[in-house]
Amino acid sequence: MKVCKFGGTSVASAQQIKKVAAILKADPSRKIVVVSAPGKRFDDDVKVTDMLIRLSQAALCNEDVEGYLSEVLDRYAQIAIGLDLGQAILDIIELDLRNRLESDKGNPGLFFDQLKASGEDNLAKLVAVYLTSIGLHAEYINPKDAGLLVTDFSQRVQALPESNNRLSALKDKATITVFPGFFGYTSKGELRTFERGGSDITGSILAAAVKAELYENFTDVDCVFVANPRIIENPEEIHKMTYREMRELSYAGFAVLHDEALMPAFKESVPVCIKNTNNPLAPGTMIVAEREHSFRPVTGISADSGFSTLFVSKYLMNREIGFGRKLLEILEDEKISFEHTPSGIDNISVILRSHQLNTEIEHRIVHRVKTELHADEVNIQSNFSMVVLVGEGMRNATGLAARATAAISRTGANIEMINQGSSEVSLVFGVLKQDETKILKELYKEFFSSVLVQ
Ligand SMILES: Nc1ncnc2c1ncn2[C@@H]1O[C@H](COP(=O)(O)OP(=O)(O)O)[C@@H](O)[C@H]1O
Ligand SMILES: N[C@@H](CC(=O)OP(=O)(O)O)C(=O)O
Repeated sequence: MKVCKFGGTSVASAQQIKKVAAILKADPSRKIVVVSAPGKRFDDDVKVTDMLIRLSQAALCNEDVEGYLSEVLDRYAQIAIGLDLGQAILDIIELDLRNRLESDKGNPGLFFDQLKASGEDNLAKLVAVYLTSIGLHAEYINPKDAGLLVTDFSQRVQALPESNNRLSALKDKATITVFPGFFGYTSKGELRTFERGGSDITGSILAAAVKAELYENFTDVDCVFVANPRIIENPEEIHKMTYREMRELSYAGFAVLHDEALMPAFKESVPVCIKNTNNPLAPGTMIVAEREHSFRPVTGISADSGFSTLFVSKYLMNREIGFGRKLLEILEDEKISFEHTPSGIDNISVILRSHQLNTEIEHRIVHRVKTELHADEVNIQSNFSMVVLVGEGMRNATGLAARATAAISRTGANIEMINQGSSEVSLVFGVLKQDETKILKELYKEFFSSVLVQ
């Protein structure tokens, strides 16, 4: 049995959903289908999830919601008309959205999540109706009924291990299961969404639970490329890579798969294949536990912005017992996670995702580090990017860091931070955001050969 996830671009219109149906018809082992909410049909289009976010914000501010609501309903209506579906499914969707809008706003987080999740939930219902209308035996299933349990509000949303047993029952169904991505329910029965892009996670959870032979993740590119195709023209294709490589690459900018989507599949040794809904016969990229050695040490290069650095220096920091713990405790008090901690004998930098900070939090952190840890210098700088070289073969390659730093120096950019994880599967460079693209291009030139644009 295969679990297939179709991303927002794959279900953005009636025409795309017809391609999904053809893909399912072509292989009867595709028995579990996870769908996202309708995504972008063209570059400037708006994803339904973003429309729903606007709608819920307006509702929470007690503004008039009718305009925002009809924008969402219109997307579904266009799809239903294009698939020759009657009015009944549109009535179901409208009633569902109005019920969500009328639900209690006393817990704004829950209200917000309930509206956001309706994008996938209502599309799953519509897709099941469509598949049935063309003669496939398909059934919509709600994550609550299926038993997709997730952590509670105080924590980051993750599937609970007990979900596995309940979800495994899906493998016994004779029909095609159409399952909405992006959300689950707490043990108290409250809906919670994963992070943006989280339908990938749902697909992986289901693939692990039913011990699928394959988790196919359908998107709008033929495969994973060695670098972002929006920056490098015709980048080289990756045919096979390891879970570890994909995890490192999706951590920093490979938007093609959510970085949390690998662990469930990895734990159950379910291989993952990235495929194109618009070209399903292309073999795609296989993500597996091991791959044969390639002559090339670097498998891919990714880059992502939105990082800040907390820099702390104090004379004799290296001799002070507990300094690092106390520093990280201050961040913990602010509920901030950190990414990297490169350090010297008298200084340490803590690299953070900037979205966790604001001026007030920054002031509090700087003040506490100065007064409680008696640091000589403390500052927080934003606008950093991480450029990451990833490859299983890097472990055995000599001179690789020298090649990378030489390439970066050719761009005239300064390297603010270097970090090589102890697994040696990745090499991370902290750089200024303004230098990110030129560095990515120069590293691509150094480690891969192709024609460059821009
Ligand atoms: N290295 C890469 N290889 C392939 N695609 C990439 C890469 N880096 C970024 N992308 C982008 O990821 C996009 C697919 O991810 P996403 O937009 O989340 O798709 P979906 O709507 O199917 O979930 C591609 O259109 C591509 O622009
Ligand atoms: N619809 C959600 C979840 C998701 O996974 O979407 P996509 O498959 O389009 O990345 C989002 O926009 O974040």
